[in-house]
Amino acid sequence: MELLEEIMLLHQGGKLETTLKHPILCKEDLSKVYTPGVAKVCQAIAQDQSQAYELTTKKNTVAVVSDGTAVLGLGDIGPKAAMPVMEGKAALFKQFADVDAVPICLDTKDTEEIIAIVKALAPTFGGINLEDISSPRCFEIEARLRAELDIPVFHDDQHGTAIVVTAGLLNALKVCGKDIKDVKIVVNGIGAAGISVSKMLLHAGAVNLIGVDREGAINRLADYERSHWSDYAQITNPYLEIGSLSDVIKGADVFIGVSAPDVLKLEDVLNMAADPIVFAMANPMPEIDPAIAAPHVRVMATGRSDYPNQINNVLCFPGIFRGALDCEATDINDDMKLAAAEAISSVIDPSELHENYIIPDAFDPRVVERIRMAVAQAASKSGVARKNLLVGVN
Ligand SMILES: NC(=O)C1=CN([C@@H]2O[C@H](COP(=O)(O)OP(=O)(O)OC[C@H]3O[C@@H](n4cnc5c(N)ncnc54)[C@H](O)[C@@H]3O)[C@@H](O)[C@H]2O)C=CC1
Ligand SMILES: CC(=O)C(=O)O
Ligand SMILES: [Mg+2]
Repeated sequence: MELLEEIMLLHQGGKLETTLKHPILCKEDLSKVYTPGVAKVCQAIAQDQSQAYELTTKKNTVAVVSDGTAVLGLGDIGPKAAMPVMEGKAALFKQFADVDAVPICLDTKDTEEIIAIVKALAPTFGGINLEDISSPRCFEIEARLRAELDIPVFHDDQHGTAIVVTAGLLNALKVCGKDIKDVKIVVNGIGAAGISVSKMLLHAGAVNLIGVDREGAINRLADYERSHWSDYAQITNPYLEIGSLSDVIKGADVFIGVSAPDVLKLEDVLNMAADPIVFAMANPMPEIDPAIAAPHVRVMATGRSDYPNQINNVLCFPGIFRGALDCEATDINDDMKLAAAEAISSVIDPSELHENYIIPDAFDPRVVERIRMAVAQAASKSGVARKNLLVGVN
């Protein structure tokens, strides 16, 4: 009860406020920050739109946009109830990477309307972080916005999660002495996070990867109304395993949960291969209670901060936007995402790796700086940076 009261108190009046960079103390200050002085600044931008990066908050500001349809694992709880998470994401942007972020919760679930609203908001921002928008709408919303805007658009639940899982799994496999090419991986929950995680792991060399959702293992013999599952079936489950999670988890080396609480049973864990790796990442309640699973697995991770090995997109989104904003990137592309995953795993020296330390702590200051540099370099190399961080303006 005491903790609940503390949490509620911490949220009284929200978690964010606006502060000024320069005080406004007299009429002279007023005439500079506001009219008439400000008109000169507006005219400079009107003549050269790129000046918006130098003369406004665009340079360092990201919109955190949600429609409240897939808020953590709480589901479609609506835009007002989503706000504490979006404020939290904005607070983390500031705390970890000094990025100013504005939480925006939209009272619409309509794909076209969300796209139109975000496009209309874009001039204000240097980047758009989409958050907790349910699948499959999130795929089209992100793809269209990436194509139609000249600032980075990044759906955190897809790519932030995939980047951190890839970093954590590569390290966990090192601890277990296994190769990603040889292991059997089961991903439970084939939504925004599950699809992106699967694709990134396949790109990193995984071969035997099986996705499971409520109706069981996704496979290419089944007919799916959801076209994203038909596409997914074509690139996964090479040995055509069919059945429930309990069926396909048998002999698996790795379980990755991005689904719902308590869907993985102890018996399932006991049926996995030797030295199993379990990433139970549903928030706030994981797919299996770590206290139950941990004694029976080699590496246990959750999305939470109160257990070791926190696999959470908080390790990625502050640094990836820091890098993208600093080089004024027009996009966050696959090369930048891979660079971010490598940067996160590189924070831990191989000699330091162990079962309870496969992923750096969110408070480790090396995380954001390594991601920032790696992402900005990848942006320059792949031609999406407007500024080169190392040698000045392109
Ligand atoms: N630790 C982390 O960094 C992150 C964790 N997550 C967690 O992953 C979960 C899913 O998030 P999103 O992909 O954004 O949501 P989403 O709504 O796009 O996808 C969820 C998927 O899980 C499936 N699912 C639900 N219950 C299931 C069950 N009992 N068995 C199998 N599949 C089931 C749904 O059918 C859906 O396909 C949430 O709990 C969220 O908190 C998501 C992103 C990051
Ligand atoms: C961590 C996060 O973004 C989620 O659970 O949705
Ligand atoms: Mg999220």
